[in-house]
Amino acid sequence: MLPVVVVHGGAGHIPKERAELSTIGVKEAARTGYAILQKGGSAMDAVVEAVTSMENNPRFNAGRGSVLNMKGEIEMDAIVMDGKSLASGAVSAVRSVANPVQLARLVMEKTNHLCLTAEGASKFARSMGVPEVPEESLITDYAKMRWKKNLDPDANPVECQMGKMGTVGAVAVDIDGNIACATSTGGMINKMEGRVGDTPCVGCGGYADNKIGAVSPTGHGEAIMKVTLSRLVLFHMEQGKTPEEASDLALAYMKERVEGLGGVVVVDPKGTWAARFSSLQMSWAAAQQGELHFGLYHGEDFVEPVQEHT
Ligand SMILES: NC(=O)C[C@H](N)C(=O)O
Repeated sequence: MLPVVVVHGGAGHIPKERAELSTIGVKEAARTGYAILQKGGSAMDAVVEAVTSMENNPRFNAGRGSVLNMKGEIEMDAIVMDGKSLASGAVSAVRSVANPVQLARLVMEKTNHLCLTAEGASKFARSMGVPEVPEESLITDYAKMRWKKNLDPDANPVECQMGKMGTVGAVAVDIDGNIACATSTGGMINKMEGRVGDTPCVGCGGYADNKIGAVSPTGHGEAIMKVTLSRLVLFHMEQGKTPEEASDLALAYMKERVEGLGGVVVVDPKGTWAARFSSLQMSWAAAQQGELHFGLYHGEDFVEPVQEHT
């Protein structure tokens, strides 16, 4: 059953013209992570590289392609967590970094802290030699168009928020049984400047523990934080539920209790995995035992060989 990697490209409603590209992106990310695991690489390397590939893909709301805040600027959040030691690292409200997930990993490895924010995170990035990129290089025409549309007095921000998400995330178990997770996002469209979502918060935007499993979520950040969604999924697994049952219970609770929609990718130490969501869609892909599973709508589970590149 090991190794395994499962990725998501965001829960919500993905416009038709972007759906196929989103599926291509998650498949590519799962293949990237799986290639590392097959060579004996660590779960941490696999999730960071899988998320990096989606941050570099402008189709997703992370890295290049991130949504814009009220001022039309980019502020990104990311987290990584290592299930062996429970070490984790995160960044919030970072602007001029192409790959926030890699900066989050540096916070985990090179500091005594769990999360650095805004200017402090940028200073740390500079001190680590992480190249600064112009903010404009991360802003796509699509993100600008959506930002403008939301400034319109007739815009329905709630519908738009729940409409097109696209946060990215990954969970993996390597051949040594180590487990990791990573999540990265531009956050919610037209959010207030300085808004920090669920993604960089441990237990909300991700959790990994070799003894239980790992989770990377997507969805309405404020709702995810209210129910500490990632830890809630793992709590149900600790009580004996399968990753799928635990995900469905936690997502149903978030929906009932705080009217929040979202999705999760989950693994347990044996390599059992799940990709579940309460939103209309979530693009996801999972690689295990030479097979690539993927889907977008409820009930979908397409399978093709991992090797076959499309
Ligand atoms: N698209 C998302 O999943 C948004 C993210 N959870 C946030 O609230 O920042």
